[in-house]
Amino acid sequence: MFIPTLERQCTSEQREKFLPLCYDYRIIGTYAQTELGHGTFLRGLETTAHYDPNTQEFILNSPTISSIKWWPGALGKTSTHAVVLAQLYTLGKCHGIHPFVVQLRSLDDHKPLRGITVGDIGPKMGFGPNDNGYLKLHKHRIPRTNMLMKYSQVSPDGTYTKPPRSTLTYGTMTFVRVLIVHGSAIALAKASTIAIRYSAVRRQSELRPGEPEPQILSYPTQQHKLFPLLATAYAFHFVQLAMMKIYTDVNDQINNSNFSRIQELHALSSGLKAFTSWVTNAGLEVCRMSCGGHGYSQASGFPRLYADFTPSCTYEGENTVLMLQSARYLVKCVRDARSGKTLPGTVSYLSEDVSAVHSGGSSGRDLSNLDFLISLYKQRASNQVHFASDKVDRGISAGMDLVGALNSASVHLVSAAKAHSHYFIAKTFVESLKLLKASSELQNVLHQLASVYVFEGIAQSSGDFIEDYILSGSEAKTIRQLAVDLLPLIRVNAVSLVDAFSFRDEVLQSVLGRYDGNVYENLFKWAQNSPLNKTDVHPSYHKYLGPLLKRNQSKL
Ligand SMILES: CCC/C=C/C(=O)SCCNC(=O)CCNC(=O)[C@H](O)C(C)(C)COP(=O)([O-])OP(=O)([O-])OC[C@H]1O[C@@H](n2cnc3c(N)ncnc32)[C@H](O)[C@@H]1OP(=O)([O-])[O-]
Ligand SMILES: Cc1cc2nc3c(=O)[nH]c(=O)nc-3n(C[C@H](O)[C@H](O)[C@H](O)COP(=O)(O)OP(=O)(O)OC[C@H]3O[C@@H](n4cnc5c(N)ncnc54)[C@H](O)[C@@H]3O)c2cc1C
Repeated sequence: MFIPTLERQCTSEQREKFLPLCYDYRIIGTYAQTELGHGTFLRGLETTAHYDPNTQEFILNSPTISSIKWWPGALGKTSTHAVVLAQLYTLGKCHGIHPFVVQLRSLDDHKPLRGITVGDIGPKMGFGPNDNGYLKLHKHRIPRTNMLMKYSQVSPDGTYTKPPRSTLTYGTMTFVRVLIVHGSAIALAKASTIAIRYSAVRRQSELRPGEPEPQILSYPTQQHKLFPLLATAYAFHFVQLAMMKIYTDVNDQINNSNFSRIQELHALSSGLKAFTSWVTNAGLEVCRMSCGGHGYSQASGFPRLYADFTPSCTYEGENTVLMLQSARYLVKCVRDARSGKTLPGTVSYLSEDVSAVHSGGSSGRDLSNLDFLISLYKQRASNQVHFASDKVDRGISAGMDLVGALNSASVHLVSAAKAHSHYFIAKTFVESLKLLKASSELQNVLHQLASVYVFEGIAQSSGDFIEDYILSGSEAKTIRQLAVDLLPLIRVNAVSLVDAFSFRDEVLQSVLGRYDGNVYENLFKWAQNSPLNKTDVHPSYHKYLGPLLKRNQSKL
C-alpha cells in the first residue's frame, strides 16, 4: 500500500525522489492509517500534522493513547518509512486527513529516530510472519515536501489548496479493495483444489456390504458441498478481471481530471470486496470440513489459508461498513433515476421497470436459460434496492434526517447491496463466457459451472426470490433440482478444473492437495517431522509422566 499510495498521490518531483528508493529496496514502507481508537471512521483519526511556516516543516504528533497507529503491516520491525495519515493543520485551521511520508528508522543502523516509538503489536490469529505494528509520534518534524501533494498542497507560507475531490486521498484503499476481489478468487481456488483433489483420493464407507469403498468425491452430498464453490472460484476469477478493467478505466479518467465515475467505482469495489471475501471466508471452512479429520491437521493447509484470509473481511474497510457505502450510492441512484437522470453502466438497471413478473419473452419461463435467470437476479436486486430506498424515504418523511434514516434502514441496505453485487457477479460470469474463445467442449464444461453457480445462488437465497413473487415455490424447487442434476456431469471434469488453476505444491502447502495424490504416505512423513517426535521418549516423561506412573505403580 506504501508504493501504490506514492504512485497515486505524489507530485512529479516527489515521484522522482521517493519511488526509485522504493523500487530498489533502499527504503521499505508501510501504510499507517488505522489507530487504536479508529479504523473505520477516518474523520475520527487523531494523529496531527501541524505546519510550521518558520521552518517549513510539519510537526507530527500522537496526542492520545487512542491516536497510536495500530495494525499497519510490516510497521513493527521492518519498515524504514511510512505513509502516515494525519489531520492537517495550517494557519490555525484543520483540513482533514492527508498523507505524509515519515522516516521511522535510521538507514544506517535501523534504530527508531528521535520522536518515534515503534514496535510489533504481538501475535495475531494468522499472518505470523508479518510484523503488524504500532507507531507513536512525539512532535516529530518532517520537511514540508513530505506531504503528498498531487491533489492538495500546503505552500511554504502555509496557504492550503484543497483537492478537486476530498475522497481522492482514499484512492489506495479503492485499489486494494479491487485486489482483494482477486485475492478472494485465488483463496477459493486454492481451497477447492485441496478439497477436490483429496476427495478424489479419499475412499470411505461401503455403500453396500462387500462393494469397494467409493471415492468421497462420488457422493452427491460431497459434490454439492464442493462444486458450487468450485464454480464460485471461476465466477470470482471473471469478476475480478471485470473489476480491474473498470478500475483501470476510471483511474485513467481520474488522471485526466475527470472525476465523474469515482462514486460508481467506490460503490462497486466496496460491494464486491465485501461480497467475495464473505463468500470465500465461509467457503474455506466448508472445504476444510469436507476433508473430515485430516482437514483439521495443519498438513491440510486449511488452518493457515483460513487464518490468513479471514482478515480480508475486516481490513481495507470492514465488510458491513463497505456494504453500507455501496448501498448509500444505490439509494442515491434511485433518487437520480426518479428525477430523470441517466444512471451509469453498472447501475443503469435501477431505472428500468422490473416490477412485472418476468415473462421470459418468446421462450417463456425457461428455468434452465441462464439469460432468463440473470434477469431474475436483476429483478431481485432492483426490488431490494428500491425497498431499502423506500425505507430511507419513509424515515425522512417521519422526520428523521438522512443519516438517521440510512442508519435505521441499514439492515435492508446491506441486503440490497449484497443482491446488487450478486447480480453483477452472476451476470459478469455468464457474459464473460460468451466472449471467451474456447473449444465447444470447453465452453460446454464452463457453461455447466456457470449454470451451477446461477442455480445454487437462487437455491441458497430462494426466500428472496419467492418473497417478491419473482419465482413461485415450485419454480425455486425446480431450480434447486437443476443444480443437483449438474453435479455428476461436473464430477467428470472436477479434478481437471482445479488442476487448471495450476497451483504448484509449494504454493498450496497442503499434503491433502498434492498434485500426485500421494496423500497417506506423505501424511505419515509429515507427522515424523512433528517436534514431539524428535526423541522416542519425550523429556516431559522424565519430569512428569514417569514419576506419576512409577508412584502409582508402586502403590499396587
Ligand atoms: C493487504 C491489505 C492490508 C490492509 C490494509 C488496511 O487495512 S489499510 C486501512 C484501510 N482502512 C479502511 O478501509 C477504512 C474504512 N473507512 C473508509 O474507507 C471511509 O471512511 C468510509 C468508507 C467508512 C466513509 O466514511 P464516512 O462515512 O466518514 O464518510 P466520508 O465523509 O469519509 O465520505 C463521504 C463521501 O465520500 C465517499 N467515499 C468514501 N470512500 C470513498 C472512496 N474510496 N472513493 C470515493 N468516494 C468515497 C462516500 O461515498 C461519501 O460520498 P457522498 O455520499 O457524501 O456523496
Ligand atoms: C491483518 C490486518 C492488517 C491490517 N493492515 C493495516 C495496514 O496495513 N494499515 C492500516 O492503516 N490498517 C491496517 N489494518 C486495520 C484495518 O484496516 C481496520 O481494522 C479495519 O479498517 C476495520 O476497522 P476497525 O478495526 O475500526 O473496525 P470497527 O469499525 O471498530 O468495526 C467493529 C464493528 O463495528 C461495526 N461498525 C463500525 N462502524 C459502523 C457503521 N458506521 N455502521 C455499522 N456498523 C459499523 C462493524 O461492522 C464491525 O462489526 C489491518 C487490520 C488487520 C486485521
